[in-house]
Amino acid sequence: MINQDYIKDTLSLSMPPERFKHSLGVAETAVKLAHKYGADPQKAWLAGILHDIARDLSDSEMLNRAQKANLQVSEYGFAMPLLLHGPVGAVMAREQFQITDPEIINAIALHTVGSEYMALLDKILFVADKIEPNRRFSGVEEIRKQAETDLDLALISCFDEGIRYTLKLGYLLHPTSVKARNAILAARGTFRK
Ligand SMILES: Nc1ncnc2c1ncn2[C@@H]1O[C@H](COP(=O)(O)OP(=O)(O)O)[C@@H](O)[C@H]1O
Repeated sequence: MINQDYIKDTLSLSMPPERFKHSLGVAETAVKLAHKYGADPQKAWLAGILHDIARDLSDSEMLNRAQKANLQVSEYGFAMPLLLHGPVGAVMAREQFQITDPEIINAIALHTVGSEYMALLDKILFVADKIEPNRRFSGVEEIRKQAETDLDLALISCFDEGIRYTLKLGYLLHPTSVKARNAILAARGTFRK
């Protein structure tokens, strides 16, 4: 039996306060989305509270852990180790809290750049990460509204936001986010949001 209080208390001591607050917001938002779209609320909470467990590792620690866990690190991961905090976080959730459920593990692993193949919990965590109550960016209210009725539309908007943000800062763009966005549009049978 997974002890949610134990996980919460442990993370509250090991994460920077703002990160912990964000994680709680993501967990609560993911639970609401799980109820709305028919996912398991307990899995949604666990994915939400744990998704950023590796977010504050240094670049060298991130790469070390990825290599120790035999994760495949692409050229993008080497160039921007922060992008590995999803897959490395999934490994840490397994090692530190014995989370073995593949739905939770995959959702944590995919929450930064997404995937062309996203299951319901993957989508819920991705959207919850962007719209939880502590998030403030222009357009967030619109995405919150979309998430009330159309999870895939909200997901596309989250990719739009992430891609725009990356381009605005002038960083290398991981192509998986673009492929993931295109895959959702294609699954909707359309080529326009
Ligand atoms: N496709 C991408 N290419 C490059 N950087 C990206 C891409 N998607 C997300 N990022 C960047 O990765 C960082 C972490 O993203 P994310 O996990 O969504 O944020 P947070 O940890 O704040 O929840 C952000 O700075 C974001 O801009």
